[in-house]
Amino acid sequence: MAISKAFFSSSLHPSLHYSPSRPTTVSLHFPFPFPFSAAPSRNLRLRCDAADSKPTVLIAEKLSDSGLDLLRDSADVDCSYGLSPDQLAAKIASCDALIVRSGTKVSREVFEAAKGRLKVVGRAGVGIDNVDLQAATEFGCLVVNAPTANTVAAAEHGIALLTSMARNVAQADASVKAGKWQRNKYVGVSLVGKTLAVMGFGKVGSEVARRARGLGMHVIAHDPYAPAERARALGVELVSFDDAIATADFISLHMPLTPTTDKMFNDETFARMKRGVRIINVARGGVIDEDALVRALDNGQVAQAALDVFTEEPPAKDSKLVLHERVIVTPHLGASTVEAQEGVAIEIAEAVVGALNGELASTAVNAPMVPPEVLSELAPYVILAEKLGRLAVQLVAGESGIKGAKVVYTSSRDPEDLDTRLLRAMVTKGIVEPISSSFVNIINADYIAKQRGLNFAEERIKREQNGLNGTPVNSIQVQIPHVGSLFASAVTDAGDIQVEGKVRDGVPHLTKIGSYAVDVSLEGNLILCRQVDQPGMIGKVGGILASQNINVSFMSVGRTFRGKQAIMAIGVDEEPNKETLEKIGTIPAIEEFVFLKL
Ligand SMILES: NC(=O)C1=CN([C@@H]2O[C@H](COP(=O)(O)OP(=O)(O)OC[C@H]3O[C@@H](n4cnc5c(N)ncnc54)[C@H](O)[C@@H]3O)[C@@H](O)[C@H]2O)C=CC1
Ligand SMILES: O=C(O)C(=O)COP(=O)(O)O
Repeated sequence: MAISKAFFSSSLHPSLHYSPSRPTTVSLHFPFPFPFSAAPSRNLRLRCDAADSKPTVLIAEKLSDSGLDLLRDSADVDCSYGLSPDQLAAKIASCDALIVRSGTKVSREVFEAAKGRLKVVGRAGVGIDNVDLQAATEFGCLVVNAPTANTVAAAEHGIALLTSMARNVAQADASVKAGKWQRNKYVGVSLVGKTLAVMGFGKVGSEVARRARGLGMHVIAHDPYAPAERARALGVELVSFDDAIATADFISLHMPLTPTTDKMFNDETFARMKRGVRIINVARGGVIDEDALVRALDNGQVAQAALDVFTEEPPAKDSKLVLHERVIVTPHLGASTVEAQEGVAIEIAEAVVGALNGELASTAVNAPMVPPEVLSELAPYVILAEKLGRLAVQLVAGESGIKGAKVVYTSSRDPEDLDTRLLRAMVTKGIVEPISSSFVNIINADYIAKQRGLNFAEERIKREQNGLNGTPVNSIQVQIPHVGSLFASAVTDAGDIQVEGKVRDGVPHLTKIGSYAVDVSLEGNLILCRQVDQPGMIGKVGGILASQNINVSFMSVGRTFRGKQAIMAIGVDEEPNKETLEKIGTIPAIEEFVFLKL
């Protein structure tokens, strides 16, 4: 039988040093640098490791003091408001995090100028249309927002605009201040009994609907993704887009600006509305074709509009829309209440500080969003998933082209009750990072994998297992199909590299390599040997390592049959040098071995 002896060491990609004794491994707080790269020069820990160096957070727009105070506890805070794009680009390379509101464009150029240092962009509000999410993802930068704290403020502003518009409050106020008394000119329309169409029945839309119902309005809503029960609970009827715009007396916009909603209200859709309709927009200016709205106002199709947001902010001083006498405007004030600004400042500061400390924010916009309770129970499995991916890919022979991988989970839960997005993302990161020259983290792992043409498949199998029922996952198996391996024993009869692991007492363990059962905790570095099953092998390998002062942290032997072949898995705290590894290779009974960094 041909004997293959090989070792593999990825010196480019140092391993994560996971310690089960760290409290971070079992709480929501992931072991650093999760979810960021393991490469020390590129991860967040770079800034936080050194006791004397705090991360730098650039605050590009006004943020309430409570948020600033929170940030100052753990970061150097640079409040530089009103930067030009060039000034922002110049500053960003020395910042670890950036916090903005809607007034700052965080473009691709900003991420390029950051030169890999910027790790988090915090949007102190909801809409993230001013952040180039694709660029953020490609550069592995986490984007978090503050999605809940300004909901009520935006809804209240929507209602303020609705009622002010209906009763000509703004125009009448200006007229009285100009010394006039025009009671006949400013006769309004009543709201009670009128139909309001809420377009976008999310957080703000629902709150507007609730308030409008209190004003005696008949409320309908259009939202392709909203659950009918939520609408029913508020006494709101969910209808099609066409029905909504055709039947409403008032239309209030609350959808995000996306490629689908861009200029969704245009000549054609205005023409299908009820003549004399009134429109309120506290969402984003871009959802309306503003020139078309001017035309619809001029020809009477739209009676009035109340706008808080504009395609370009601030709008041009001579904007026909802004100056139109049947239009009332506010300068993007939806979120501007004392309470909401306090709330978003705290919400975003907590998210940014958490991310800088290696926590996965539950308000992440470009990473798998997993509810905190799921995050908490998945924490040790997340580490297992990454390590299995990292281990599997290091077993691939250099010249073999990886086309992708399959992840198989066994769990006592029904497959649909198992949220594996985070685990899948971490397996992907584990596989992609050692074979990519790019900085890889959980944010951009999928993107980089796709760019390299790698496909990832998943299978969830329901299986009861004594002692493990109740835990979210029994085992995770990573298969890399149809590739050559540096360690032939890791290849199954089907020709796939296969590694499997479990979490025991909160610690990730490797439990299977190919078809060999082993049981080693996944920490430090790993030497895998296949040898003829005979006495004295552990002593021989242990002796060589001891002579080089290399501490063995664990050892496990799995064999097929007594006297046949055995797989020995040896955990080592230090990285053995080439000579030590070669010495192990000269032990006659050893048929093949591989050195892996976890
Ligand atoms: N003027 C201001 O100061 C503020 C403006 N906003 C804007 O309001 C928007 C909504 O905020 P939230 O309610 O907190 O967000 P949300 O995410 O809770 O709600 C947005 C809703 O729009 C729906 N939607 C998506 N595409 C749609 C489409 N094509 N047609 C109809 N509905 C669609 C979604 O399913 C979702 O239910 C934000 O995206 C933001 O742009 C939010 C806060 C303050
Ligand atoms: O939260 C949002 O989406 C808003 O539009 C609020 O914007 P602002 O933070 O006030 O610039």
